[in-house]
Amino acid sequence: MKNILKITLAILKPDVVKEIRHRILKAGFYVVQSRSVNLSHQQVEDFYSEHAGRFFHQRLVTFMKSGPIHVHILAHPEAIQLWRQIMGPTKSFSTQFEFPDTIRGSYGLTDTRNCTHGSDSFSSALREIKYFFPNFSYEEWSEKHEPLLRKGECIIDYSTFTHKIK
Ligand SMILES: Nc1ncnc2c1ncn2[C@@H]1O[C@H](COP(=O)(O)OP(=O)(O)OP(=O)(O)O)[C@@H](O)[C@H]1O
Repeated sequence: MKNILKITLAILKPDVVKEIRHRILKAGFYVVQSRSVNLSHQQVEDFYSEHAGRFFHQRLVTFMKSGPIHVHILAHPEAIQLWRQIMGPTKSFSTQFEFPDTIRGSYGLTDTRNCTHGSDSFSSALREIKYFFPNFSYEEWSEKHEPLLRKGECIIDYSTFTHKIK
């Protein structure tokens, strides 16, 4: 029996989608839920409230509301760490040289326009998932869907970019 699946929240920021979806599947993630959303100024302010007052805050807000973002609940035994590893470090400028094969190393344009977000802990993931998927119940998913995904009883639906239980 494979290891229990854990979950993270991934955001594909406005500058990348198709290539990143390919990397998500290639890494062995299950896509639990997906949605695309255009964030309002206030929503970006709320999501990144911990960065209020930082020198990059205004450019982060302007960037994040500049187009649709794609938000995913991803499942994998090492969901948090694996997604952060695939993204690479926050700062794209140095990451281009230090970790060129990561998402941010490959496609990041600046330290702010860095393609993706990933939760930094399980508690952050639950909080962030609630922000974007208020009806998602982690307890219910763990009980009903996680065991089926772990057994591989699912198929990727490209039109919604989610794994459907068979
Ligand atoms: N020094 C910086 N200069 C410019 N932009 C920055 C800087 N630090 C962070 N940012 C922007 O703010 C976002 C949130 O910063 P945070 O420190 O939470 O980084 P992170 O955890 O790697 O990124 P994320 O939370 O998006 O996964 C970053 O993804 C980036 O877009």
